Amino acid sequence: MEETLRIERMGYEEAAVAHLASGKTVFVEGACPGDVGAVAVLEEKASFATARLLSLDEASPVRVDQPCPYGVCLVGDPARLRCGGCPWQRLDYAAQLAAKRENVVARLVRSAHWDAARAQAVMGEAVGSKREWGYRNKVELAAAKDARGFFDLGFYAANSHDVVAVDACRAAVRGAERAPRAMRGALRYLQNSGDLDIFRVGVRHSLRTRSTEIALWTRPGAFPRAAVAKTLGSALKATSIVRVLAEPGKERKIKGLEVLAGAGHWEEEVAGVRFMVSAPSFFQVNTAQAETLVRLVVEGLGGRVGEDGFAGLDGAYVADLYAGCGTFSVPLALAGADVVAVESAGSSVRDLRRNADANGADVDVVGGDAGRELPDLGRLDALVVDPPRSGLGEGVVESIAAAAPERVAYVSCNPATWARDVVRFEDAGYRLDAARPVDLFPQTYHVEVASTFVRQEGRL
Ligand SMILES: C[S@@+](CC[C@H](N)C(=O)[O-])C[C@H]1O[C@@H](n2cnc3c(N)ncnc32)[C@H](O)[C@@H]1O
Repeated sequence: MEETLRIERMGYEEAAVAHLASGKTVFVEGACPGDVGAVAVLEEKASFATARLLSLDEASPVRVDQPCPYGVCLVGDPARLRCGGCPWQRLDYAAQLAAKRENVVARLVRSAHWDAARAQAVMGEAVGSKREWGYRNKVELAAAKDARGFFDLGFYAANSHDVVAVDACRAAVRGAERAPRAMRGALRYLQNSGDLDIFRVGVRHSLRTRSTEIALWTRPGAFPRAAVAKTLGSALKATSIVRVLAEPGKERKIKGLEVLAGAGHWEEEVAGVRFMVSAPSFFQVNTAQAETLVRLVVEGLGGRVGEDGFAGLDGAYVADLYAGCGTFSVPLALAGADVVAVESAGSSVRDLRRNADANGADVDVVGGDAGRELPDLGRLDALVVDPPRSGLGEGVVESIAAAAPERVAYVSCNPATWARDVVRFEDAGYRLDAARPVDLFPQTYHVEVASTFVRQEGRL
C-alpha cells in the first residue's frame, strides 16, 4: 500500500513519525521531519504501522548529505544492509539536538504523566557535542565470515546481528577511524595459520593521551600470543594489546585478561583527571562530553569546577552508585567530598581503586550491587546514580530516600527508564530540579540526560 504523507517529527529510534490517512501513527524509515513524499507501508499493526520512504515531493530543510557511505539511508532504498551505527546522519545536527530534546520532554509527558508546559520548563537546552563526527574514543567490531567463508570484521546492521564490513568509521576519533580496515587485514593474515576464535575486537584511542589499546575478545584456549602481538602492533600503533577471555553473548562474565603487549590498559584524561581503563570496563565513549557530564554532576551537587580543578564539597558524604572506573567519584573526591563508590563489574572496581590512588583522591570503593549495598551506606549528604539502560532497580529509589541525601544527580542513557524513575523519585519526596539532554552520540538517536533532584522540605 502506498500513501503520500508529510513527516511530522523524529521517533525515539531510527524512523520518523507521520500519520496515515486513516489517522494511524506510522514510523517511516529514512524520513526527516518536514519531508513530503510517497511511502510504502511495510507492516500494519493494531495501533501503528511501519513504512519506507519511496520518493520525495518536497525534501525537508533539515535533510543533509550523508557523509558516511556505509550508513547512508537513501530514499526508495530497498532494505540494503547498512551499518546501524549512525542512523540519524540524514538530519542536520541542530535538528538532531532539537529532536533529542523533544523526545526527552515527550518521555516526561507520556511515561511520567507530566503536564507538557512543566516538562518544557524543567528541560534545559541539549548540550551538543563539539565534534559532530570523529568523537568516539572506542570502535567496537564484530567478527563474522564473509560470503566466501573468510574472516570478516565490521559493525552490526540496524536491529540485527548481520555484520557490515567497513574500512573506516567516521564517528571514531582520528587514530581509531581506520582501525576497522587495519584490524581486518591483520587478523585475516593471522587467521591463515588457524582459527583464533575471535568474536569481537575493541580499539580505544585517546586524542589527549595518545594511548591506543587493541582488545581481542576470544574464547579461552591456545593462542599464538607473540605472533598476534607482533602483527597487530605493526598494523596499528598501539600502546597496549590485550586478549579478553569470554564466551560470545556472555561478555559480562570475563574469564581472564592476558596482556599481549604494552601497558595492559588504556588511558584517557577527563577534566584534568587521568583514568586507566581495562578493556572490559565501561568508559564514556565521547571524552569531551564526559567532561560535560562531570561538570553537571559536580555542580548539580553543589560543587564547583574551575580552571584549577574541583572544589566546594568539603566534608560532604557522597555516594556514587554504578561508578564505573570513577568518572564521577574521583572528581567529587577532589572537590573535597567524602566519597563511597559502588560498582559491580570486577575490572571496573579494580580500575576505580587504581584511578583514585593515582589521582590522590580518597574514595571508599565497594564492589557489589548498588541496590544491595546502598542501605549499608548510612545517611548521605548527596548521591550520584548512573545506571545501565535498565535504570534503577526495584526498591533503589526507596533506599535512596531512606539515606536522605539533600541532592541527587541522576545521569541516564535511557530517557524511557529515567522518566519511569522520575515518578519514583517524586513519590519518594524528591523534586526534579533540572534536567539537561547531553549529546554523547551525534548521528544517532541516543541521548544522555543529566538531572538533579532535590529533597523536599518536611521529609525525614
Ligand atoms: C552507564 S555505566 C556508568 C559508569 C560511570 N558512572 C561512568 O560515567 O563512567 C554503568 C555502570 O554500572 C555498573 N553496574 C551495572 N549494574 C550494576 C549494579 N547492579 N550495581 C552496581 N554497578 C552496576 C556497570 O558495570 C557500569 O560500570
